[in-house]
Amino acid sequence: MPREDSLTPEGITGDALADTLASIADSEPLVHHLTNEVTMSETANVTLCWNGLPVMADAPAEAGEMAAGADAVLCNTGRMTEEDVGAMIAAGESANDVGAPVVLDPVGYGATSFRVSAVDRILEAVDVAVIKGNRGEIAGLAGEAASVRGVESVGEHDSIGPAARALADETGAVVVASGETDVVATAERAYELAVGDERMGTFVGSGCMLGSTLATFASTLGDGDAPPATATDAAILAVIAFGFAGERAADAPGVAGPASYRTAFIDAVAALARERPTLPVRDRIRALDRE
Ligand SMILES: Nc1ncnc2c1ncn2[C@@H]1O[C@H](COP(=O)(O)OP(=O)(O)O)[C@@H](O)[C@H]1O
Ligand SMILES: Cc1ncsc1CCOP(=O)(O)O
Repeated sequence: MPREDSLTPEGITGDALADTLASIADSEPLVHHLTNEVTMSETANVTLCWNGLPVMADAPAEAGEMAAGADAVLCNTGRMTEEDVGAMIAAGESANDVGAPVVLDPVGYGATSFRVSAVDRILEAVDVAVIKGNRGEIAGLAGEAASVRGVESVGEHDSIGPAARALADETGAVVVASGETDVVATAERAYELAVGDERMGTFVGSGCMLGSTLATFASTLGDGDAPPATATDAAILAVIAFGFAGERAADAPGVAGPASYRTAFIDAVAALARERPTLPVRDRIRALDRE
């Protein structure tokens, strides 16, 4: 795997990851989810296993009020109604008012015109810190031809680095495009992270759990001098920690297929959050060439 250490952000170290896990454990951030019911249990559990405190409150009557007391808000568009779009905007605006980061997971962006309009309206109303999608969703949001089938990414997406940077430039958010390797981009720079295991793609919910993980890690921003220093660092550390959990689960005894792998994956998240090992994070990241 190619490495360009000099281009790796300074804040991306094994110690920074261990310190970030410690900050999460200390603060037990309240992570408010407006998300789909297909994977709600997985997202609640992965948040708890990172030592966050999940809450799911999407009723329009309470979404904004809950967000005002949250440390991060996640808006996942996997299964929403028009009413849910209003609740996501209310929660996002409330989070913006109190300075809590908002993570947007535009599940299925490009599959239907309703999803496109809903995500576009959320992005117009809310200042989003991180946008996370699979490669098809991110390419679609960046204005390329829609390349999703339902909620799945289809196609090659060879130019995902430039597309992610363009989307970051347009929105001001850090952009995460998931896949066999993950890309984290700002307007200036895109990084490819080679971490994870192919079994992460064999069960429903790993993408949504990555959104919860990004929100949990982003909640620690601004905790004094402790890492992560920036939303980009928080996103990179979150993606790498998530991928390391995927690798650890692949080595777990008794994994016989997708269901036991999913269980082993959640156990691996809890083990990493408890043990906080110093992991070789810099070995997994390379800066992508500007194209
Ligand atoms: N073949 C793979 N190798 C390594 N990691 C993978 C692979 N497929 C998916 N992942 C990981 O699974 C998570 C979900 O990614 P993805 O499958 O792209 O999302 P979605 O479920 O939203 O389509 C990401 O952390 C990604 O890195
Ligand atoms: C299948 C499905 N349909 C609407 S939401 C959803 C879950 C998507 O989960 P993930 O993208 O995390 O696999």
